[in-house]
Amino acid sequence: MKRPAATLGSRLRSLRVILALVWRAGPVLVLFQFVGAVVSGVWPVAMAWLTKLLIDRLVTGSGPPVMVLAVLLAVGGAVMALLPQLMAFANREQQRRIVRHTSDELFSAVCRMQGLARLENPEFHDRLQLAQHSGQTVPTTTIDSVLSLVRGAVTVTGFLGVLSTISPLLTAVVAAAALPELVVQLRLSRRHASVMWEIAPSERRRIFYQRLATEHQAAKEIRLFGIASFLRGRMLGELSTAQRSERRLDFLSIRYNTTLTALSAVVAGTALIMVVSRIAAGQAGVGDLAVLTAAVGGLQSALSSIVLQIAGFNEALVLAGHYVHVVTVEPDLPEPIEGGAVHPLRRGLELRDVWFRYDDDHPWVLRGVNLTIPYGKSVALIGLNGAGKSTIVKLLCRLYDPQRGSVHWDGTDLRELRIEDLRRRISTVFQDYMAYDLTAAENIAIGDIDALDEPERLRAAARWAGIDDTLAGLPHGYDTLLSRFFTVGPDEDPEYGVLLSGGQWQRLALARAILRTDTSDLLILDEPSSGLDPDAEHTVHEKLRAHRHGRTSLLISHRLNTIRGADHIIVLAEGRVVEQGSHDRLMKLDGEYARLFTRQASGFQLDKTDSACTCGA
Ligand SMILES: Nc1ncnc2c1ncn2[C@@H]1O[C@H](COP(=O)(O)OP(=O)(O)OP(=O)(O)O)[C@@H](O)[C@H]1O
Repeated sequence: MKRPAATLGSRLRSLRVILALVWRAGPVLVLFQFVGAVVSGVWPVAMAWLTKLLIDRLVTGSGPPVMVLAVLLAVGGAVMALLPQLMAFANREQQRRIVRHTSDELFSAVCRMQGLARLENPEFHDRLQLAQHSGQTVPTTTIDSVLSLVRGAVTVTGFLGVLSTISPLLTAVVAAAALPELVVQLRLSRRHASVMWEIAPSERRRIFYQRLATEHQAAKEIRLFGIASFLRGRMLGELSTAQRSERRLDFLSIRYNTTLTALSAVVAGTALIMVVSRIAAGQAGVGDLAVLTAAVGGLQSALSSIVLQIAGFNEALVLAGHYVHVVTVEPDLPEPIEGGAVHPLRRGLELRDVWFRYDDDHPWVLRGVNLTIPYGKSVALIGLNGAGKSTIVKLLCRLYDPQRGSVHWDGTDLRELRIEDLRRRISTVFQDYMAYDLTAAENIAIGDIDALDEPERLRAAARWAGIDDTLAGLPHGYDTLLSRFFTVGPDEDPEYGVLLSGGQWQRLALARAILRTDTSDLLILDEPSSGLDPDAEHTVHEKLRAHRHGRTSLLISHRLNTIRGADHIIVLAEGRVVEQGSHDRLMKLDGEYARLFTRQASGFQLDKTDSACTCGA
């Protein structure tokens, strides 16, 4: 997988975005942290200097009064003891606000992506994972780094000044020794950022296997098929892959850092020898030894901290590139800048020579499809598994754009319409509809969230789908949580949540779609009754027939008896329309539809004969 390039320009852009974010999250906190950093940067130098003055005063009797120096040292020490507590609180508060901002920005950015293609791209998910991680950590790292740099710069400047009064040569040696460290740490930081990118796919797979073990949906199969140890092996395998890369980086880091530590010990030792020799030669006072010890140690550790901060900062900016990419990425489906309002449907929808595949490397799923869903008519779409029926549904909802050809709403290409407006006019039961871990009322109101405060509308939709009695009979009626995953509700009652059966969920999904038909022009039903019992299926289809009458609808079903009453039936095979017309016309044609219909009908006939024979025996 190719690592996205982190150029200087991209890092500067990330820095701008992150600093703006930090400032928005809490300007007062930033200012407080800045002042605190300057004060704590000045203090070590001030303390060393005050100590030197105190020693000189005690030894030679010259300089400011002892009491003044002692009081300054004591007050400074007290402030410095308190400051870290306040700074730590400011940091944590800043972190909380940043997490809120970045969580909001990432959530909104992902929801702004109107199509599905990007969400089906593994590389995008790797970026998203790093964006989530860096969005929470980088702003804080950035502010920590900036503050540490300020603190370090103040300390370094002070010590350099102090040390240069004792020995300019020594000052130059200590300062120059920081350069190799800077080069090494920058290298390590870049390597660290690239390791994180390398291990992102393994990390996502590991999380996937780990989640499977705890997910309710997978629990039955995992237990029945006994695949827990298979999944555990996979999970640990991914973990090992990621840890191998991390370990290699650790070894590299140890090698570099050991060399750097040796270098700094040599510099400190050399400095000590130089000053002790000068004191012995009477060229320096005893107070100089105290200030030198503090200055060399303080300077080395301040320089080292600056270097580490620069390196950490560099790494954070490379990682922040993922966050910035996700929150600023171009829309995946272009929309008109002006206009694009969607008017109520008057003529119908049309696919004109539509060619579509899910990815450039994938085979064509639709190959030149032409079809019309006329206004006020019910259209049925049938075909074998994989023929491309659900794909057409997704194109009608503009979840993807076709590579060739176009989809039209009353003659206007969907690409010229505002997506949100378009979707407001469509109500759909997808084949893979969602069962949300929300209350029953909320699960229906997903179809039209404004109805959340209109219990009567929710109940009417539920009644239509034949699920009202079931929902009303739940422990907390419509407010019952349809999940065993959370303990919410009154008194955190663990019994608060219940689960529905597959068919009950399907009715609920229907209720959701029916709720939306109050405001939408097109009803799409992709296998709306596959999980219903025969009675329920019959009732639902009778209702749907009446509901669809005079409304524009598209029904997909493998149960051909449920679609024979449609105004128009379209048969899809291998991504092409191969037949279309009414049930009678298609039966007369004696083609694919007639073959499928006859086969299904004869199956029922045979079953009847069989059961008659059994009864007679
Ligand atoms: N998100 C996707 N990414 C890649 N390929 C996909 C995706 N969704 C569907 N396909 C492929 O597109 C083809 C058509 O799928 P589609 O779901 O449209 O078929 P269908 O006619 O609805 O089938 P079924 O009757 O089984 O529901 C299939 O070969 C499938 O593998």
